[in-house]
Amino acid sequence: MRHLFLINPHAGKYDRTQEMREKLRTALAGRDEPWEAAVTQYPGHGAELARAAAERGEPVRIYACGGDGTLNEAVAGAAGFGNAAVTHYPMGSGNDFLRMFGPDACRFYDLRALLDAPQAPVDLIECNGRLALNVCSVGFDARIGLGAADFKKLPLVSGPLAYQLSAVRTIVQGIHRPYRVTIDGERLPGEAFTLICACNGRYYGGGFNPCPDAVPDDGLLDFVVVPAVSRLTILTLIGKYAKGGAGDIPRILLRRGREMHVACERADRINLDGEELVDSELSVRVSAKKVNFFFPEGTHWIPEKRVRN
Ligand SMILES: Nc1ncnc2c1ncn2[C@@H]1O[C@H](COP(=O)(O)OP(=O)(O)OP(=O)(O)O)[C@@H](O)[C@H]1O
Repeated sequence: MRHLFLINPHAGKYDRTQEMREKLRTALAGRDEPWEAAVTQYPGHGAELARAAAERGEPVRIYACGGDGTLNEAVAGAAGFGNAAVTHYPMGSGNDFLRMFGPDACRFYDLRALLDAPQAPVDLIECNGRLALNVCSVGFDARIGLGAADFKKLPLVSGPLAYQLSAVRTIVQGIHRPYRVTIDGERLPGEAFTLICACNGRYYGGGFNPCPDAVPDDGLLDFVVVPAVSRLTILTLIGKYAKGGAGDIPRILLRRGREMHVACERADRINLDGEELVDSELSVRVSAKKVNFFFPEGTHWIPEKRVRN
């Protein structure tokens, strides 16, 4: 078994490459298995490295050492390769996919436990030919989250301030837009929506919990659709939505299914695990059991609460 550690020097608050190299030397000391630490050099490099490793055909374990973007790249590169498996060593700002493991999430910091971890196939979200492990969304949330990058480029603007500025801009510009939404052939009522999410995981945006019941290996996606609402309504409901209460807000539509199509009036920012895609339509579908994921022995995501039908 080969082990490939993809270290993203741009994940989190500061470059932890050196610290990670030392941790790896300690954790792998005495193991008679080939391993490599590769530092990603540019966005997309992690996916290229993961794919090249998987294409060699031999068993390989790929560790995304970064945030959700690094995990997304590792997963995209390893998807469809039965000889490859991916995990997340959390070093990012949000590390949102792992939040669904609840108290077990901290066990992903244990490199030795990851080295011998069991694996299982999980689903992915396919959107316009790109892949996501966690959440794909378009609308208010995506414009705020992805728009924060525009403000981070400004001098003296830190991460939280960039989000706040992006939120203000999005609220001023208007929080809902015209979309036509179809899920598994059913056209949803309404011509304008605030946000539309396809969830395989449960958290995004640094801890927002749109879908507490999503299960990443059930062959289905959980769709959360917020119709056009006023700015005041958003301000009053956002706390409940963030804490996993979308199902208790009567106007929010929840569906579980396999496919969604969203037609936008114009090109819009689409969020794929926090990475950006710009397009005027989304063709989203579940790609069942598309990648192997490994997690420390005994860990599991929190069981869903809602009774499934
Ligand atoms: N050498 C590099 N230079 C610039 N960007 C890079 C480099 N390597 C990777 N990236 C990009 O860094 C971005 C951020 O990485 P990542 O999402 O893992 O960290 P984060 O944003 O801190 O964490 P999270 O998404 O969990 O909040 C990703 O879009 C990735 O493509």
